[in-house]
Amino acid sequence: MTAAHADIIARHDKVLIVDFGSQVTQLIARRVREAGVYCELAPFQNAEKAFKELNPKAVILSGGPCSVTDDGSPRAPQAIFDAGIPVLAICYGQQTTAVQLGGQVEGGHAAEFGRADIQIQENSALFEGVWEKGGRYPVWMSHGDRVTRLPEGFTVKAVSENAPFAIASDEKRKIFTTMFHPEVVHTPDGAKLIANFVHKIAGLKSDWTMAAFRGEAIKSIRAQVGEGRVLCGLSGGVDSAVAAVLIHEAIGENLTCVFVDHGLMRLGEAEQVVTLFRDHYNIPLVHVDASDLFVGALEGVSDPETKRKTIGKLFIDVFEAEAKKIAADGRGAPQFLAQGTLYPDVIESVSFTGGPSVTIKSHHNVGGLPARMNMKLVEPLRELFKDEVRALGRELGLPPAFVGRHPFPGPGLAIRIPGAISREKLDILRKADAIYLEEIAKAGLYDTIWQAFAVLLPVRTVGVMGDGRTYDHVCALRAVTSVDGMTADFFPFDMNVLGRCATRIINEVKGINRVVYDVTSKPPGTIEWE
Ligand SMILES: Nc1ncnc2c1ncn2[C@@H]1O[C@H](COP(=O)(O)OP(=O)(O)OP(=O)(O)O)[C@@H](O)[C@H]1O
Ligand SMILES: O=c1[nH]c(=O)c2[nH+]cn([C@@H]3O[C@H](COP(=O)(O)O)[C@@H](O)[C@H]3O)c2[nH]1
Ligand SMILES: NC(=O)CC[C@H](N)C(=O)O
Ligand SMILES: [Mg+2]
Repeated sequence: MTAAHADIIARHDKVLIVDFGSQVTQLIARRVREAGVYCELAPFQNAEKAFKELNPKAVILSGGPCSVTDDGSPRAPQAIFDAGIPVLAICYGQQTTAVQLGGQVEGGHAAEFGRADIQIQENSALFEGVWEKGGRYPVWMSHGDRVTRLPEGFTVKAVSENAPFAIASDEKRKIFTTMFHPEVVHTPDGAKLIANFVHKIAGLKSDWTMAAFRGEAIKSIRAQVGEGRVLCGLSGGVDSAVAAVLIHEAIGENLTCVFVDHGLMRLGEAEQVVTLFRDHYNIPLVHVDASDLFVGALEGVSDPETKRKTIGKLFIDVFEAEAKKIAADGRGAPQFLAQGTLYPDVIESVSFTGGPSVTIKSHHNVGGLPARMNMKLVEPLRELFKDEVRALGRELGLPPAFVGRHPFPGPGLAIRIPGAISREKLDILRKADAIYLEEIAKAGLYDTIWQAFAVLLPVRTVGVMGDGRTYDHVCALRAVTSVDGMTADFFPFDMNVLGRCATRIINEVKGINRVVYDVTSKPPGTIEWE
């Protein structure tokens, strides 16, 4: 974290979320942010350090795949319990809290996965105004182990059939533990419990708003950059557009944007982006045609991570070469590179050795960056989720064409052609993708869908067209609903719409003779295929 970022964060009440590796830890962060409170995630191995550095006013311990009964299983830093601040401990968090404070956990009892009902035994500050003594409420459980003896000072507030301690708390010490997961939507009142925890129990202000962030981010950018110059990678996506406008507000003419056409863009996209941006903003924009460089370097590369790293490195090469050209105006070369990196890019790209979460994919702008870079990074959106960036974009007055745009990955179509890419495959995919998006727009679904795209599979199948045999590629269509891209569901199209897309693609795009629809949610899938 830069000093400037630390300065923004220092002004807010903060919550630390200790990640024990649960699939849904991100959702805890979402719920806390939605309650207007700033929070950060730290994997349990780094939790002690993060706790000291962040100085949070409350801590949430996540669930996780380990069993506290196993030797060497993770524990929460003792300093958290010693600090006397409110703690909310969920599932694995509850189990380790019980063990660390003198209680007991056992495995081998009946497990609970999915929906369960809890029965409230006694009232608690955690569900004040939400649940009542004597009531039964649905929650979402996912555990095999269970607490069998509570630490001193704890009382049972709710039970379920297989969890005698569905909620147990020490109201005096403000330590609240749940066997179920309040962060998931399948616990319908869960968000209210988390809001109670941060507001009523921990007394934290709702001061994390994009209106406040705008002013703070501008000060922070000025503090970091000073009189220096910034080159901002502009992709046409909402993240970099918001980053560019924010940085322009902060430093004015010391900003130059660079749009790299890597030849992996969608049909007509390069021209659209450049025109749209130039029409709306008086910010210098350089349009670089680097398609030969990128497509050439990717020839024969089929491993997804190699593709991502190759692209990440070439982006930096191009930015550094452009920085030298910008210096030709006699005002010096930009010392800073700005990118629209978001919190999910960071979370998903970084893994900690031996940690609970593995690297799923290296986002080109984080895990794909080369180790040695000449420019320093300016990433004003690094703490934000996508929906927060859109809110900030509206706050900054960005036109809807930018704010509502579907995300498009930096590596572009290269990660939508599993296996080796070629110019021919890129052309085929561009045409299919354009038809698909056109039909979605015609059906009035663009804004309902979070992201939609076509994928060209390295598989050929047999077909029959005009009485002749065809042997061509399969095209997979993907459309998802999501809030922040961290979790997603496939979009339930009306089959007529899908049918129209398939017919048009097969009729109009030479090289494709079959279309399939991807019905995988995230998790277990990811949104992109590579
Ligand atoms: N073609 C490009 N030219 C210049 N910079 C790019 C390009 N593609 C990506 N980048 C840089 O990489 C960053 C991350 O890309 P990413 O796709 O996550 O964000 P975005 O394109 O700004 O928004 P969105 O996620 O909505 O597509 C961008 O914010 C931008 O700074
Ligand atoms: O700029 C980017 N650089 C990347 O390397 C990258 N990989 C995935 N994405 C986008 O991130 C979101 C989540 O994607 P996944 O579920 O596939 O990880 C989706 O919106 C993806 O399109 C990327 N964006
Ligand atoms: N969801 C969880 O945190 C599960 C905790 C622990 N692994 C169990 O099975 O009980
Ligand atoms: Mg993008």
